[in-house]
Amino acid sequence: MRTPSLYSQDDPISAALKPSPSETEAERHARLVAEAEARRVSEQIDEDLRQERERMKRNKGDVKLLLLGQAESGKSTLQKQFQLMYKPNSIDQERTSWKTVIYFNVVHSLKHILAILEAWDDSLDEDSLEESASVSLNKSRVNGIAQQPSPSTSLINSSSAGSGLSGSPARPSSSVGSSHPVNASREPGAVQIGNLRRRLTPLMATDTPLADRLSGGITVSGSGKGGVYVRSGWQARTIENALGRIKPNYDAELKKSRGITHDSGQDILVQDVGRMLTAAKDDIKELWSHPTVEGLIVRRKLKLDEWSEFFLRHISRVAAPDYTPTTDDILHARIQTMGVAEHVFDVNIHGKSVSWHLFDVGGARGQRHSWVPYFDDANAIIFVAPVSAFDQYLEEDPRTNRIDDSLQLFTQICSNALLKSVHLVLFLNKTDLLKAKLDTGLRVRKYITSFGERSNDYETVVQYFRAHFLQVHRRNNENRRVLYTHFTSVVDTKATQRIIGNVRDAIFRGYLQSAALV
Ligand SMILES: Nc1nc2c(ncn2[C@@H]2O[C@H](COP(=O)(O)OP(=O)(O)OP(=O)(O)O)[C@@H](O)[C@H]2O)c(=O)[nH]1
Ligand SMILES: [Mg+2]
Repeated sequence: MRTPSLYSQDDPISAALKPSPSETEAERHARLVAEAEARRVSEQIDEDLRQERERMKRNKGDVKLLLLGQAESGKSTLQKQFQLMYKPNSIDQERTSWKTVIYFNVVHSLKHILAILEAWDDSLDEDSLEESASVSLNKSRVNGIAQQPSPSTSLINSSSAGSGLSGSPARPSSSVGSSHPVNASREPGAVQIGNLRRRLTPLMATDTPLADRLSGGITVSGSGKGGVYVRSGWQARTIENALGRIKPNYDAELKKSRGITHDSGQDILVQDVGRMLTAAKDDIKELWSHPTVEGLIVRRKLKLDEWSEFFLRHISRVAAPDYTPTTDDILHARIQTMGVAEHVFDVNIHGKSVSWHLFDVGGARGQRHSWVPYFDDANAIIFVAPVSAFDQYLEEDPRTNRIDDSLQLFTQICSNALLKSVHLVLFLNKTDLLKAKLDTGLRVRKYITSFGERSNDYETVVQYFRAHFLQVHRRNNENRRVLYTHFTSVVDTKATQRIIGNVRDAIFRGYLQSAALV
């Protein structure tokens, strides 16, 4: 018996596939159509595989850059600067979504101020508050001031990975509602604040729908100050949400109640909040400049974040009926990153275009586990450490000083075996806020006792912090890689873009060497 050949007319498979001799014209037509479709699908699969191979080949040459650092360090703000530099049009497309974030930042800040005032309501010593406010009104306000520290207790003993600043004192438990005489709740100031609170109540009620709009209804436990976490691509989802395409929400219900059946493309929630802000503009200004509020800030009983202060200072503009966020507003807007958001830019250098994948991670402790899968093939890391945070403590763990946390995190990054050959860049960030704090007379040694009797001027302080980061790097540097450091304020576009240019060139030199192209 002959072995059937693949090409043989006697091959049983070919025989089985042969059209039947009794095939009708209609059957023949159907068969040809089916065969053409099968061919098309097969060719499509081949093409997809070819493109995937191409993409993998291309991606092999891409630069992968991770932005790492604790929450609020400035990673997403730095990412926005990359976006402004390499994809400026995309910021314009996102402008509307940022309006929702900024409105949320304003409403949330006001809610925080009113909550602190309420806690103090029964225990205000109005006279002393007004007195302390009046002597300090000329001073610039300090952002994010923490409570005064209790007598020094070291948070990190000097043996812990060699990273800690010995003697960063723990934050004392909140003194809000503590033992002040009950004598002022019926004072004129308290009555004024009571009236403001009443008038601002409807605006305060928009805090939750705005948060839902941004997060898509997802809440993350331990979100501290009640901020909102967003995932990659939130901008597009915010708009989808607004149009009621994702799930029934504030707008859908409002549209129904107003008898609107068509999709107007307008975000009713944001329009409503905008109208309420316009109506409440004078009340917000009055609250923001109220002596009691001023006094609480000066006495460090009211802690405001930098973005709260920025938007309240610009409230006339933000609450205007035709408000559109400026690029500076977008750089100051605050929203917490959840997981890892990838941004791709085509970076042109020496006539060669290379794709850069920027990975912007969530920096809160509960988010850090999601970083590791990205370590494997990272080319470079920018570690962002906010040096203005010497008087601040982690939201996630109020006993940990934020500079100590940054140093611990940096120790982990420097000693991680997967990262031993990455190009390492350190941004000592928020230098503008550090200067402002030092200018108001805030003393570093109150919070970091190891700072000792050194001079409290900006240069001494930043060099002191830099030395600690360099020490961590030296102690965890088996591969003798270089650490590039920059003092930054990533809300400053001109300065940051110049630094990004330097970082890009340095990374690219390493990239060319490792790709053996030079
Ligand atoms: N004044 C000033 N503000 C800054 C600077 N860097 C960041 N900010 C502000 O600090 C806030 C937090 O910055 P983000 O970039 O959101 O912080 P992040 O590191 O991405 O935080 P997570 O996403 O929670 O990890 C934003 O309101 C920024 O505008 C800076 O250098 N100076
Ligand atoms: Mg972020």
